[in-house]
Amino acid sequence: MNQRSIATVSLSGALDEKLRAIAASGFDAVEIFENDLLSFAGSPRDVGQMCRDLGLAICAFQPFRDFEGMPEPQRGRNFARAERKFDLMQELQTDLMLICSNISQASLGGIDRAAGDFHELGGRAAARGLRVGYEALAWGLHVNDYRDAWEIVRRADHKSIGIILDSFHALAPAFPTLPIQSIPADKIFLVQLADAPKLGLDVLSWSRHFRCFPGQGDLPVVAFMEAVLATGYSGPLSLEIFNDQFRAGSAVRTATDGLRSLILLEDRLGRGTSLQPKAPSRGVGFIEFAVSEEKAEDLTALFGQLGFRKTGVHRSKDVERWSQGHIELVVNCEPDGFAHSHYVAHGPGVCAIAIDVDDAGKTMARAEALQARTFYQPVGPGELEIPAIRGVGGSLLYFLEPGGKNWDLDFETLRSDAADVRLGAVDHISQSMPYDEMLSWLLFYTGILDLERLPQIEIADPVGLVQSQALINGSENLRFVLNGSSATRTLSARFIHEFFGSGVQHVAFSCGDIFAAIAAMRARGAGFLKIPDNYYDDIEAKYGLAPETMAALRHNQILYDREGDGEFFQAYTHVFDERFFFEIVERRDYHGFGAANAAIRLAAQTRESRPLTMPRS
Ligand SMILES: O=C(O)c1ccc(O)c(O)c1
Ligand SMILES: [Mg+2]
Repeated sequence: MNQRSIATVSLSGALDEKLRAIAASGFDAVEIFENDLLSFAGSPRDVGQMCRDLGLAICAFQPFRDFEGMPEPQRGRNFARAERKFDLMQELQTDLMLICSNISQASLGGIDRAAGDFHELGGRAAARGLRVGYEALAWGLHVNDYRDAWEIVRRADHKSIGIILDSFHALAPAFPTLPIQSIPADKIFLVQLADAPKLGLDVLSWSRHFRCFPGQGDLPVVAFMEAVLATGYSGPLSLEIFNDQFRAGSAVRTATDGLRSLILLEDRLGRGTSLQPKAPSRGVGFIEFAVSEEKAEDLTALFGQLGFRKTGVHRSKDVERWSQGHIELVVNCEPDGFAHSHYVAHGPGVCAIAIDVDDAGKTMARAEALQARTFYQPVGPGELEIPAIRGVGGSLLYFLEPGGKNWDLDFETLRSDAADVRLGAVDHISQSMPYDEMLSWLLFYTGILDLERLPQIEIADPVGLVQSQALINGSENLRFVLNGSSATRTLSARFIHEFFGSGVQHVAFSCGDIFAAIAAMRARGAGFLKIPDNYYDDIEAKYGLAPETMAALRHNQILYDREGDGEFFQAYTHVFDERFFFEIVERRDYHGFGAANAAIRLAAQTRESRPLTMPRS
């Protein structure tokens, strides 16, 4: 197995904090980024010792810049500068220096000139038992392609000179990866890994701000790795991520995500031995709300208006079950236990989501191997223990087997009159989180469950942008939407502030006839978010819907979207207790989420929300 490594530039914090986070997450090695060392108040010897104490090998010291192809006198100075860095590397006790291709305007081209410089440097490195790896930066002045770097290394013809391959520099410019296979493994000194979203930026800005872990972006990192492994390379795989959110976020979270992404990559390459395959998911088993007794009354009144019926009371706890169609909602008012802690920390809200999966045991084993935090709660006599892990905002994700939960075990079933069932299933669950956590939860969900991501979109809240990332399983019965905003006053950001952390901001229920469903809900006293006339005038102009349909949309405050021949209808409840809300949707051969309507909805909710301005004294 290749050593698992990460470059210190990938994480936030001071060098010692980075190293502790890297070791704690289970990496074998690090690349010490020079700036992290220069800004650290400890000697290279101390840093080397710290790494050894933490059980981390130092697989490279980097980067050494603008070395090859310089005219004199810079050329001579560069060799002297390299010797100084060799001293430093010996104090650190690492044997590999990374040199990235020259970007200096003063540098001279010529493949043999560069090869000659490396041959000479190889001699100096060998004299000290050190090695030098050459990496083509995608924006290098004369060398920006790994194939040219390899030709220089080949011509340098020195055992202490090899190539360093970085997936970003090969994949961002869309260079073919097949030629990697013809590089001898012993000439590949290091492999650096990074993914990135497709953005259409210049490659330098793209690389310095938007790299992400393999699996979080759009580059074919797996194909790159297949070519690398075909050579027989068995050295370290080192994550090297320049990312603005990672620089700002938690070092421990980023390091854990990094390791998780490496495990997932090894698994995709057929080299992971420990991971259980993903168990197919089958939808949402139940959603549990943690509330106080008082709020429970308001919440269940709203459930009643939406057509839910109380179908069970817990045999020993202050917990109720509310159902409609295939939707199960649990209202937990227990004065202790997990739900209560969640209520104390966040106020009323969703404290747990149960996912139906084909095999709960395998899903748990996979989650544990990916370092998810497992959760066990003492169960009462006769109660079923449901395996769970910690999800967004400290909430729980339960995994339920086919057949779902045996409600009769811990709930006394209530029978009631014939129901007016309008809602069928949970359509999607939307969770708000700080913007810099979005990539982390993306990897969490797509790594553990069989969820795929849709392209990330941007939604205009009246006071800032919100990023929205939808995740969906193959049978389209499990959908999550992750929302993050770095603007401070958006509804998404206010939710996080007022909810004291990330969490479920809304749940959407699907139905077969939204007009009948909304009419029935209104008849029971439900109110819906008021949508402006301007919106309907635009829909009328855009789609030429029948006048009766237009009238019914306007009358019921239903939003409309179209995707090819598919149609989408959606309506929103008012916000419950300034926290979360419900959406009613009807899909007709439609697979999106009504992105075109999101800004209309956010503006309407902002109008209905408590003003942000400070009261006048
Ligand atoms: O952005 C850079 O300068 C830089 C430095 C070293 C690397 O290995 C790299 O991939 C990029
Ligand atoms: Mg690199």
